[in-house]
Amino acid sequence: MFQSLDTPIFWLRNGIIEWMNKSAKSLLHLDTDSLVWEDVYPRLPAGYVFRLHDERHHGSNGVLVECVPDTNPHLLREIEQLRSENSDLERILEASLDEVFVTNADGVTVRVNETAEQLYGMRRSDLIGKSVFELEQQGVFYPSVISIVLKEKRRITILQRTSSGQTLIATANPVFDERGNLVQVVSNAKDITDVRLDVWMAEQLKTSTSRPSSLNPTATLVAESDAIKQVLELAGKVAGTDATVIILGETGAGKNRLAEYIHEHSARANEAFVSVDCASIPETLVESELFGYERGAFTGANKAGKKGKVELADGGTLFLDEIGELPLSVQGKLLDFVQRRTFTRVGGTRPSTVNTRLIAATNRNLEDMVRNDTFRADLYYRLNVIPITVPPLRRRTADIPKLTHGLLRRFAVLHGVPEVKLSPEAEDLLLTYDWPGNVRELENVLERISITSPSPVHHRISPRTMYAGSCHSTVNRRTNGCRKSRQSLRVSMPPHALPTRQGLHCASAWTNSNGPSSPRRSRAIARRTR
Ligand SMILES: Nc1ncnc2c1ncn2[C@@H]1O[C@H](COP(=O)(O)OP(=O)(O)OP(=O)(O)O)[C@@H](O)[C@H]1O
Repeated sequence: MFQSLDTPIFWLRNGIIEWMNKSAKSLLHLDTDSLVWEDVYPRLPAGYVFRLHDERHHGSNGVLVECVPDTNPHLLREIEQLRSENSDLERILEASLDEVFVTNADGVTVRVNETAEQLYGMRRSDLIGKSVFELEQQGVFYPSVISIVLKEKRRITILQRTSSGQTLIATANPVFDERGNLVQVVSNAKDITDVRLDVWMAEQLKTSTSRPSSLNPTATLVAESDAIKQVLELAGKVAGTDATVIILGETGAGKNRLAEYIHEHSARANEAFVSVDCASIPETLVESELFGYERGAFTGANKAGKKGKVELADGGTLFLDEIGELPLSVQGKLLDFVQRRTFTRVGGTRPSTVNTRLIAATNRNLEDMVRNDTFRADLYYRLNVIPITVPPLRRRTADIPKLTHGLLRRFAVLHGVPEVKLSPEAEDLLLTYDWPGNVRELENVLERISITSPSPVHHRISPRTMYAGSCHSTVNRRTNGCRKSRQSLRVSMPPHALPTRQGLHCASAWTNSNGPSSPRRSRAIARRTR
């Protein structure tokens, strides 16, 4: 009779289990009767208790033992509490205006909230059970932050697009078990379609609960103006993450310097900062410069092969300057690298993976380039995770006095000349000029003055000096900014850019000294600056 019962029971006499039914054997993982009670006792699974009944069986006394789920009030309370916490959690997830999306280690969707249903225009039942790779392929969202996290096994933040054209900022976190195996990925996305990203970033900074930065954001850069202070504050925050950053801004505004700043203030500061000027490498060499080559890959190649910049930046930061100049043919290869941090050397067959943080910069409008099919949209979205715009110098004139004094001191030491002191008029001129070549142009002007000034005190600056300082001094030919100075010079001195207060005086001085007042003169300048 007892054998057919579903309740696990056994008969215990004198400390020995004389028989047990099938349910008890299966619950206790035993396949024999006649066992010592002490050996069986520890096998009882959690959540069960023994219920003992004194009985007489075949004329002898013993104990009939039932294994029953524990209904003690304490345990019941705990189960109840867990249930209620679970439903609280459920309610919080459902009430969240941000999308919550959870997959298992294979990228199969196991849980989504209502916002996810709305964002992707799909019912929960249609999302659950589908893999993110499949959903990405169908264009439900693109690119999939979860598929990147599954490969890279680290927290990633990217911009995603949905099939209905919304833009989401999505962060996904890998979840590991106690043995370090990835078991789940939890992602959270926010719809920022109608939000200006820079404004959103500023908001994030205000409300951020992340640990306050111990950095002194003004330690290595002049940052007197509110505009540049805000930029450095944002840079200080993103320095603490591995997120890809794209730095936008006019030529000479300080994009390179900001990239170095982010690296210097990141956990990778003691590793390499490898900078690549995408504009200066011939198209045919870009790929081997970036990814390296195996020995004998092509004629003229180093016999032993060569590491590319991405490999040199392993553990550190790779800075891709002038990314907008990268040929389309290389953009596709870079996309692979940006997505998975894997690359294959030219002439090689085995892909390698590196741990490199990526920062890119450009003074081009990449969105326009995407529209004109000169920049790949998928690469653009992968790079455009944290855009930071460096404001032009004319929008942060509060920086000019400190920059000027620092530079005049630096050039005096560099060239072994007395430090030039500017006249008040000259200082005013620096403040009112519109600096199309930005800080680099200011550097060029001040270096020129430092070297050529006949007297170190109360030096006056004429627009001609500024023009000459922008490009034609021998000093500038030696600086790495020479190419860039020439570019900026073409727009550097239109008469309307002259300062208002000294406009008349300067404009006439300019004309008298054969300034760019006539079309012929303008053409002459254009020829000289090419
Ligand atoms: N805030 C600053 N304080 C001090 N120096 C600065 C600052 N910003 C820029 N500079 C200096 O100005 C020069 C030009 O800066 P940088 O090369 O970073 O500009 P860029 O925007 O990258 O130019 P490009 O677009 O032409 O590559 C550098 O010598 C840099 O050190």
